[in-house]
Amino acid sequence: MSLQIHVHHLSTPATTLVRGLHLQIAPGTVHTLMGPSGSGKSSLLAAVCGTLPEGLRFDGEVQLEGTRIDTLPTQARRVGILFQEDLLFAHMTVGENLLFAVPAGPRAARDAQVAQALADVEMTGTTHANPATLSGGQRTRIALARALLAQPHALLLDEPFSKLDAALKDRMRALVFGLVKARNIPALLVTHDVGDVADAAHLTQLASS
Ligand SMILES: Nc1ncnc2c1ncn2[C@@H]1O[C@H](COP(=O)(O)OP(=O)(O)OP(=O)(O)O)[C@@H](O)[C@H]1O
Repeated sequence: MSLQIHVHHLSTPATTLVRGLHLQIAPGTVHTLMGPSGSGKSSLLAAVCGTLPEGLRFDGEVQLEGTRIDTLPTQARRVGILFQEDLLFAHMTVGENLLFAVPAGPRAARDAQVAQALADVEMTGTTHANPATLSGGQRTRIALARALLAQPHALLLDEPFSKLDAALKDRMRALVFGLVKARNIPALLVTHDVGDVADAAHLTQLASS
């Protein structure tokens, strides 16, 4: 089912960033979000996943699969997020980074989930690698695998491809859009790249605040 975001006001102490925005994102589709720097794109994602910093105020409602989630703690919302920085733990192997995202259970089953997640992002064979030895695109794919291992019911993407070169960006976009479709979850992608918009179901543009 869909992700619905209703923003009455999203504000800093100084100004209203977003007012009167209503998005409905169907499962299996990617909705793109564009807007000038400082217009509130990252803040909107933070409001949806529950990580809004102190000082910002969200007045609105978020529904996932027909249930209101903005009143729930972050971890109960079932919303995954992928940032421009991959935020992998440098002192852990790729496998350990991924295992971290798998809920408790028998180790063999958890290892199998990690192996499947690596296969999904075309990174089989990197379990024992140190993330620091991987390229930017490979690290992005590991971060995507980690986000998906938590079995999110919606995915938020905050410019995750912006540091990648053009060819890699196309490949990553195809991978992410394909996984969103295969998992049949709604996704919201913040981007500055018109190439992302062309492939997405819908576009919303925020105005400068
Ligand atoms: N904790 C905070 N307290 C006060 N103001 C904040 C806080 N966090 C962000 N802001 C302000 O909110 C505005 C929106 O920031 P946000 O990061 O959401 O914009 P953005 O559209 O994602 O920008 P960019 O494209 O540069 O990443 C900015 O003016 C920023 O300075």
